[in-house]
Amino acid sequence: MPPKRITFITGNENKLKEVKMILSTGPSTEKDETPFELVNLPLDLDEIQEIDLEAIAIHKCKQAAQKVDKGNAVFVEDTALRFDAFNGLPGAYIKWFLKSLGLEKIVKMLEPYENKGAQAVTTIAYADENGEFHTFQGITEGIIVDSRGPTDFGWDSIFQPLESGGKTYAEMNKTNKNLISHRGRAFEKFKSHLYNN
Ligand SMILES: O=P(O)(O)OP(=O)(O)OP(=O)(O)OC[C@H]1O[C@@H](n2cnc3c(O)ncnc32)[C@H](O)[C@@H]1O
Ligand SMILES: [Mg+2]
Repeated sequence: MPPKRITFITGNENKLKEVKMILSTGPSTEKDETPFELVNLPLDLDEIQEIDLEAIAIHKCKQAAQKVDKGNAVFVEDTALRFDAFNGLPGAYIKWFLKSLGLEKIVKMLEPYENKGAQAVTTIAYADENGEFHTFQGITEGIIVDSRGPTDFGWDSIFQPLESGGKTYAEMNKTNKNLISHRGRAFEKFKSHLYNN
């Protein structure tokens, strides 16, 4: 049987690179060949105004399902950065904060607060070949720090995970980032689902 085709809709090349790398191997418990072929459609889908990250991802995935032929599996992911001091904001709005303010001002926003805690969250929404929706989420706890390391991917250089031995995401190599990242964790769950269904 030919491998199942799964379409990932994202307009973000850095994200795509990480996802390809993560999905190129089986879940940690298995060593099989990947039983699916990953296809990318680089579209920018609408993201609704919501605090509920699953609702945003599902809404995105419903549009995604309309971009592929019926009977084809498709998924999207949405990544949020939640500040403890702001009760979870910017959350899914981090993209617009980044665009308008840039890294330095985002770090400055937290200056008055002692609590620099933040959560990176990836929420995957998957529409399977029967049109059923599934969600998978991965969370990594960390702190917001002054920018260190390359600044080519989003807020990687200002997020220091608690488990990285003091490195920001940007200072880690991709293999190590994926092992503990919000995205790595979400896709580990997604992979288990794909391998078991
Ligand atoms: O087409 P989509 O997949 O939506 O791609 P996007 O770039 O719009 O991505 P999001 O809507 O998920 O917005 C997340 C924002 O956070 C950034 N981002 C996502 N994952 C990241 C990661 O692992 N490290 C640093 N920044 C990240 C990304 O560049 C965006 O500015
Ligand atoms: Mg987006």
